[in-house]
Amino acid sequence: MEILSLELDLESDMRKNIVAGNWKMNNDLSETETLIRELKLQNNPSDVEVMVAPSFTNLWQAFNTLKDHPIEVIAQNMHFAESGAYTGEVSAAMLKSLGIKTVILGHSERRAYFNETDAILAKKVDTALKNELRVIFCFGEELKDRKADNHETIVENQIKNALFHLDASALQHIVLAYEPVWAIGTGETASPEQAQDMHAFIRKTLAAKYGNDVADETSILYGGSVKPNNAKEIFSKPDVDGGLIGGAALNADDFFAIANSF
Ligand SMILES: O=C(CO)COP(=O)(O)O
Repeated sequence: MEILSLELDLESDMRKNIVAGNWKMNNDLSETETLIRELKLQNNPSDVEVMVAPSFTNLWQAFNTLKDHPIEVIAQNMHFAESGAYTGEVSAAMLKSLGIKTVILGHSERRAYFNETDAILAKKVDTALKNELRVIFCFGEELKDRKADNHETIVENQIKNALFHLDASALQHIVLAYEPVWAIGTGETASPEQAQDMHAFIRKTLAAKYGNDVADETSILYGGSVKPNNAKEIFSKPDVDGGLIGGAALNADDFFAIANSF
């Protein structure tokens, strides 16, 4: 794939603490409004970027309701094409026109249930960046890969195949999210040590291609059964810069307990 080099009109995304709630296919409009009302009652931590990703149908309402609030509303997915005959899909330009600035790509549920391959994800990443959207790029191994002690190779390939055609300036607009598939929605988390080991490996993989400075400036989130009772220990690890939260993000108290766990 051609190297993607972009002089983006985006704020450079230096490494920071991030907690993002991925609401997946949960909550209708009134449930979304209720959850947002509850989120607005919480104390927003000053040193953490807090984000929520509602479904497409609730995005506009969520965006407007949180317009003057520090919680950023982000999208769960988008198509790689700029526009056209793709029934049921949503484009980067459509997200941008709402004011959305960040999109999640490569979630394991998209890979598993919607056949999103590394090649498709590389195209989605390019389209997102060309449209000046920041990307939270998800990847992670399955249980069989970890049992076979193959998890580092799988993760390295997922990153290389979808991201390594980017130059360093484009990579600055990517947040990485390591989500081991076996820990998503299962109640089973990677231990803080397993998370740290993988995050250090990811940073080393980035450093080998882009140098230490770029690797050190990249935010790497952990996702997979993060809850109020385990977030502090996971976030205390030096290479873990926050979390992508599923189930616990659907409850305002739990979500903010996690966001306040640094
Ligand atoms: O997939 C996830 C976030 O994107 C994690 O989900 P859970 O927190 O429900 O395990």
